[in-house]
Amino acid sequence: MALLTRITGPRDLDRLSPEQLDQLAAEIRSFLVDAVSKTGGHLGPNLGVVELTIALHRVFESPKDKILWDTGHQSYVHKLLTGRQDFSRLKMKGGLSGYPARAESEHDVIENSHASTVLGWADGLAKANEVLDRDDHVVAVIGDGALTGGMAWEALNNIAEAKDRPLVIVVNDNERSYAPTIGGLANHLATLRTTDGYERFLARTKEILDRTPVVGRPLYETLHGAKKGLKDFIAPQGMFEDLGLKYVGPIDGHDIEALESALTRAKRFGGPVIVHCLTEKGRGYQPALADEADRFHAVGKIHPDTGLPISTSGADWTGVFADEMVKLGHEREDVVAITAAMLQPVGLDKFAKAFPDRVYDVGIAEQHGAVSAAGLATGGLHPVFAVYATFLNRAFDQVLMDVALHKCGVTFVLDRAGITGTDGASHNGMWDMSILQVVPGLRIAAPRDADQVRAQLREAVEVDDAPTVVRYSKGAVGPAVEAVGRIGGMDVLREAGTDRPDVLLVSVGALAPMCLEIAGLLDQQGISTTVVDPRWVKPVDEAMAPLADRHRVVVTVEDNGRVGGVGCAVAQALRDAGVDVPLRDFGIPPRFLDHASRKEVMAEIGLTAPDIARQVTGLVSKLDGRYERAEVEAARD
Ligand SMILES: Cc1ncc(C[n+]2csc(CCOP(=O)(O)OP(=O)(O)O)c2C)c(N)n1
Ligand SMILES: CC(=O)[C@@H](O)[C@H](O)COP(=O)(O)O
Ligand SMILES: [Mg+2]
Repeated sequence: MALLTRITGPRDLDRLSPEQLDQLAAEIRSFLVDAVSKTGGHLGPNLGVVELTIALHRVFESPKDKILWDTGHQSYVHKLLTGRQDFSRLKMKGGLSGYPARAESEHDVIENSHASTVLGWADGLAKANEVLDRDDHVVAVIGDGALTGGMAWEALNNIAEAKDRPLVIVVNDNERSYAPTIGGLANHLATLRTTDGYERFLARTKEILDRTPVVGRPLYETLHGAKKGLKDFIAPQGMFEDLGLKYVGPIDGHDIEALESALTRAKRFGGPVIVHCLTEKGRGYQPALADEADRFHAVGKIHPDTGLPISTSGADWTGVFADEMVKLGHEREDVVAITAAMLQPVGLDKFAKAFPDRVYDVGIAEQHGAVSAAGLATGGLHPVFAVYATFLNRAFDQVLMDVALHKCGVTFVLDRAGITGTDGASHNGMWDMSILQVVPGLRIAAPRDADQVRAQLREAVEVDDAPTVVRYSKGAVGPAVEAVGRIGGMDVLREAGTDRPDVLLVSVGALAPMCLEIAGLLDQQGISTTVVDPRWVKPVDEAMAPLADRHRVVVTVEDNGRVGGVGCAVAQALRDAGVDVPLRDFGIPPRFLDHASRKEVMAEIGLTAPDIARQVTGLVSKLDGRYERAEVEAARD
């Protein structure tokens, strides 16, 4: 790493020769494979943007110029060139974030990692430059996948309007989201890719003319200057230019010189310009290139030589869903599936294999996915839209106004619900059960184990007159947690063993084992506890209020935001029923949580069995104290 270790900031790149830049690119690739194989992370996307990132940092002056990364999962090279080369704790507590992070560097601007927002950000920053009369540049890098998101097009519509407001949009076209990017836009990019466009014409001309240096170079410069007329003559540029945006490309995204030349021209253009760069996801790393499913989009720890995972975990929540969906598909012809560009991560790849005509990849378009699902349901099918919990946030209005208001039987399967941890604030699924509480008619299932995923998925798809939600965590699914009884629709996981128990512990989803542990700890303090799993947490089961009434305290524990979550819903249901029992709700505080493992985050926010048991013990003791005081006072009177 002779060169890489000497790069302390972008300006160190200025003094490198073309040969050294190529060497640096090779060093970066080898660094990435070595480092990310030890920690896990977004390997494929970063291997693809090595030359592009070098060129961007040579042409633009970050942090004065703002280089913005859509989603931000491809910002590792940017980190390496902006003074962050300790990747030993990537995505771990105290280590580098997996995305740009403002706390890490003045070179980082956006850190939310939900896709397709970068053009909106760029539009705003460019407008601010204009109003404040600054000559800084704004450069937005957006992938072909992120470009399928509607927000990107809303921004382009605005950006195209201001012909003299400088803004450089780099389309990082690697033809893939996870799987190959689909749709009309992807097809259009493919047309542009295969068009022997202006840039390639110039590159080829340069190659030929370079062989005759005396006349060659001046002639090349003249051709270069002819620009627009020549360009249109060689290749009509299609959609982007029709929208009113200057289009430069396609550029070989692994040729630093070509990239710099294109970016320099874009920088000088003085208006909105698109630089279309062709890159290869997983570039230079054979195991990634051989992985047709996702080109090592995001990996766990792997053997660097083979790319094979270091350890294979047992059954996970996604896998359970995946298998049950295939069974359902065989049983019911009306069941169809939707994914927003995440077929394999949400486990719909098996369904797609079995029923290729019954699965729809809508692109990174959660809003459209939800509305399209409403259409499918209205047309007589039962769509199952599998999506990460955090990404459903974007489609809230569509769930409310299109699916729920129209009483459509659509099942939303929310993967990665609850604390996911290592992907940081944006990827925790901690809002779904709060925002969805307000949707009339919608029902939410929070399965506690694999059996319940299977059972509740089946219950969900039986509902054809309202939206249903099945939400579960990331990663390995624990052993089955058996019910010892049933009250209403709720499973009793532990009986208190007395007629007037102290605590009713309401356990939500995957937290069942932890709740049983809490009950055990309370038992050691002489506090009797009933544990119930409501299974369907919205609406609150009718049996909840009478059951709560038989206890002295109600405690709810959920892997979701406390504000507006299941605890709030239960409290409201008790109030409505006139049941006056103290309730304490445990969940995630309304904070953006830094990246760390799930276990570390849970410990930090006090969502652990000992923490909760301690607080409940305190609460019960306080009640005992009050009760004893009341008894003494009553005796005195
Ligand atoms: C709103 C939203 N939906 C889904 C995702 C998950 N996701 C992360 S990266 C990605 C694919 C991005 O493809 P592209 O923009 O082409 O970037 P590449 O990885 O190919 O460089 C997806 C679907 C996300 N981050 N945000
Ligand atoms: C950037 C992004 O949104 C995804 O790539 C995400 O990081 C993947 O998360 P999982 O590893 O949980 O599938
Ligand atoms: Mg892509």
